[in-house]
Amino acid sequence: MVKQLSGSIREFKRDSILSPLLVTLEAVLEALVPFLMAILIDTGLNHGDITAIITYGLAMILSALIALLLGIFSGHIAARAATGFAHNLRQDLCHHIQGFSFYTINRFTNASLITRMTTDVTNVQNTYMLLIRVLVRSPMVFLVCLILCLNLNFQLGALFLGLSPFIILGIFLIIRRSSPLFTTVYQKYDQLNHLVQENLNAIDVVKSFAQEDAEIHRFKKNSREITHYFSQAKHIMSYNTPLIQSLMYFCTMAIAWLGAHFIVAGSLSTGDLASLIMYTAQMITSLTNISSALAILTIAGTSANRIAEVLSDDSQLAVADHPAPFTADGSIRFEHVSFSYTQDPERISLSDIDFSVNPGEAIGIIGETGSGKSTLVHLIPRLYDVTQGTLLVGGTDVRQVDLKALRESIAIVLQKNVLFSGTIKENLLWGNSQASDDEISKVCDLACADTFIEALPLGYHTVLTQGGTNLSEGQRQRLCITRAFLGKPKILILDDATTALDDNTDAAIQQAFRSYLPNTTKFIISQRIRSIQDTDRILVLKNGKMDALGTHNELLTHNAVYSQMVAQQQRNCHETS
Ligand SMILES: Nc1ncnc2c1ncn2[C@@H]1O[C@H](COP(=O)(O)OP(=O)(O)OP(=O)(O)O)[C@@H](O)[C@H]1O
Repeated sequence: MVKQLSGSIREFKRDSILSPLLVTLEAVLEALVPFLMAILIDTGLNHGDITAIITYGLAMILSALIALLLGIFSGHIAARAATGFAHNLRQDLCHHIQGFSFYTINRFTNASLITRMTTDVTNVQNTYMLLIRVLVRSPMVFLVCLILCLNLNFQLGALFLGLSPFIILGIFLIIRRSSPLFTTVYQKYDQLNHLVQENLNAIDVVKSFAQEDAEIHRFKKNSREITHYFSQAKHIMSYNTPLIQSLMYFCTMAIAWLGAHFIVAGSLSTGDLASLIMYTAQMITSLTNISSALAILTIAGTSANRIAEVLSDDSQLAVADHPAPFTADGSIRFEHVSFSYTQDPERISLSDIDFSVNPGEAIGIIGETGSGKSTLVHLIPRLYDVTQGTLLVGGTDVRQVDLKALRESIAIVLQKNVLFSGTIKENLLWGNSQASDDEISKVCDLACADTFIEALPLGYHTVLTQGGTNLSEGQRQRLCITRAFLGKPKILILDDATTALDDNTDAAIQQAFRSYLPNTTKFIISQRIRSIQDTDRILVLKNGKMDALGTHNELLTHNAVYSQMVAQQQRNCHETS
């Protein structure tokens, strides 16, 4: 865990070293004050030596002042190191998550990844500051005071040494019992975030099914669980204070009682006793700080583990060290490809898919829901890797080619389209950042998007809300198709991408594919026979297997699944007309 996280310190290494060094110096100077005070009392006050009083008094003030300045300076540096470290950590997480396969993202869940990048990083940031300051300063103060105590009076100093193992054991037990509870708390936070996300994204569905009360109940239940586990953990942690306080009372009483005996016996001066009492107070304050810091460290330890879990996950898509030369000619070959989302051999989503696609060919894909249509096309840009067999693009195994180059040659339009906050134009430029206004306008015309964009008061400069929710589903689909067209990809995948369009618009867009992108290989998934019947060949999938591959006419004559679908859609058409 430490190794994973420390990699993100980078340019803040210097600050991370300098701050504890300054803090150490501060601790030494602070511990020097009681030492000087003992000399001031014994040589100055007890003997009426004004010079000694002034000299040691000034030395005490100077030590305290320098310690104060060092404290301010080291605090400033520690804050810079902690915020910089958190900044790098967020960037590293973001970079690492971008490389995750869909499978890994599903495993972690979106909500959990968001919590890890926000709450967990903030916890680690705050604790890092604590670590390079309080957890350096307090043990240092304790150590220096202990050495000086032992030096002043060995028996009284040894009292602290004897008590230390009990304190360490107490703190250890508290941390061991509370740590698993904090892990549960963070899992519950993930669930809560997931719930909130789900609810906000589908607020219309929640309202239309009148499920507000049920959802509020789910939220309250989750929230109560967080409170329950958090209070349990905090309850255990609260034993920290009585543990340290009882030590404080015990030590103060012991020092006062033993100190008085030693003074009477003449083995301790009044100055030394005053210093011992000050050292005791400093050591106890240090212990209190250490135990509070350890409590925070326990919470942050859980966060740090969760971050390290993401950073150390190497189940990313394997990228070839020396990518093979890649010719994006649009040819594709599925060679006995099988795929499963899980390790379970019983749950295979695609089985023995074996066919080739020529450059520029248009392939329609049809099949019942769950037959594996989307899964099949998701393998082409390597959103997932094949479980068995080989998928070749441009004659090369997709796992051997440069992932960026592969994905740049492919455009994919999904049924549920995603647009980002920004203007319409900015969203379209995702397809081709170099596209001119004329080009954008021409392609919008082809994708039947121009009319509605130009009707908007701000036209192409209309600002879209997150996800493009201020547009209709059909308008979003047209924008996403335009975005894909603009890039003139070598391979275009339309996964049920025209479901929200009427038949005429759908037909116009199909025609545009042929005229604007004649050399692009196209995969068109659709449940509407009309959307795919003019493609060069149609693939019929059934339960993850290839049922048939042929032209519309061939399948109509020879394939039962296809001919039944055609008959069914014709019947539906007659009934509605
Ligand atoms: N992320 C996932 N994790 C696990 N299983 C999945 C996942 N996505 C799909 N599946 C399963 O894989 C199989 C094929 O799903 P896929 O989405 O490819 O079907 P489809 O033919 O595109 O369906 P539809 O027409 O409804 O979109 C289904 O059994 C589905 O339950």
